[in-house]
Amino acid sequence: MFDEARTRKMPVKRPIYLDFQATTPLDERVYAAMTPWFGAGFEAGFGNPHSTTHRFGWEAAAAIDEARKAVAQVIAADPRAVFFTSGATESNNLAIKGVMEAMLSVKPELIVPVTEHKCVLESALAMERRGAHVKWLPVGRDGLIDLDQLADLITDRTALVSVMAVNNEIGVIQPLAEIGALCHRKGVYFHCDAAQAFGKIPLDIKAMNIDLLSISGHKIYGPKGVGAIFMRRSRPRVRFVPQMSGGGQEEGVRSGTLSPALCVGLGEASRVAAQQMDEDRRHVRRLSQRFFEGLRQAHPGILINGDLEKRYEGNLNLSFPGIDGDRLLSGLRDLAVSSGAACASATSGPSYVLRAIGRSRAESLSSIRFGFGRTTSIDEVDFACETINHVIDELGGLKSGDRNQ
Ligand SMILES: Cc1ncc(COP(=O)(O)O)c(C=O)c1O
Ligand code: FES
Repeated sequence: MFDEARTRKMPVKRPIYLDFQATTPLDERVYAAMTPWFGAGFEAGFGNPHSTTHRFGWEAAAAIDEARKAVAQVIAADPRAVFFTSGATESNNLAIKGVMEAMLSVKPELIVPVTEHKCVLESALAMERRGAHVKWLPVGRDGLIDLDQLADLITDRTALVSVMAVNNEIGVIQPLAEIGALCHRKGVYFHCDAAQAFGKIPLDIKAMNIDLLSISGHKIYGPKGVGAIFMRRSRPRVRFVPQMSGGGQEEGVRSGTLSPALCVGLGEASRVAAQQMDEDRRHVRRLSQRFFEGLRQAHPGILINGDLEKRYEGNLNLSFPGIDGDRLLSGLRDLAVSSGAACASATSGPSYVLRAIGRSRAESLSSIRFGFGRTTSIDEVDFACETINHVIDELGGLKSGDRNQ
């Protein structure tokens, strides 16, 4: 469906979607897998997957367990350690609040980089109000954490380190294996928010010593409103307190009736993502390189935010020095892009992630995140590049010299 030959021939339909970090369209294979499980009509798969006394329930439960296996396979986990949730926001809340609530009386410290997603920062702050001690870890100009700094912050009172895999605003990939090894050595749980990484870059919970990992369906061409959490069951078993009281579904980790359609959708999206991860990555790498070269040739002063090498290439966050971001965005009506996180797009003000990597307020306000995905075509990228170059010229060009990085 998404092969390049087809997408290249497509006329460039506007606005061009370049906001794949905010969300992705549902893959048709995922949609096809989901439809029997929406439960339309008495015949179809409407059973409650937690009903254990009849066929309707068993069938739904079996479909969910297949989906669980597909999710687990992407991160080389035991399917019994994967639990469905409503998305990465819930998984992150569960990981941070659940673990810290269990550990508060013995190990009240929690370490969080300042560039994490809002739902991680807010969960940490919520636990601080309940007596936890949050230690904020700075990042370098490349957006990456410093392992020595992290090691210095860990004490025998630290329960949890929570570091995201791929940053949603600037795309940098944190050194997960090294963080995991350090946490393992020090006897600290390692939680990883993998909302922007799962199915896009290789992840292995054993090799990376990850104890908890958060997953979102809608970032990988799956449905919105579903996600999962991996939680290690042995060596070491993660101690945590469930955050949803109820019927004890998902082995008590997360109460509430699961949606078979959403779970099957996440399962199929995971299967497809694992199967074509290399191909997808090569595609976005080629597109982002082409896009950036096209811009830089015309405007050498454009800055890339975040490390140039350790990144997921489907995310390219650029600063346009001397250009007002709002004016630039309003000139780019044919492009669906954003200046950062979707949940922050209603609020103005500079991005806290860009400020944390040392961009000035003005540079931060002149930044745009471009996201490329499985369905993006070369023609779309070329059109976007020409449009941006044109709008920059119309706004009087970049104001600083040829500084890059
Ligand atoms: C890094 C990161 N964490 C968490 C989330 C929240 O995920 P969800 O939309 O599934 O709740 C997002 C999505 O925007 C994200 O990019
Ligand atoms: S919830 Fe998606 S970017 Fe914030």
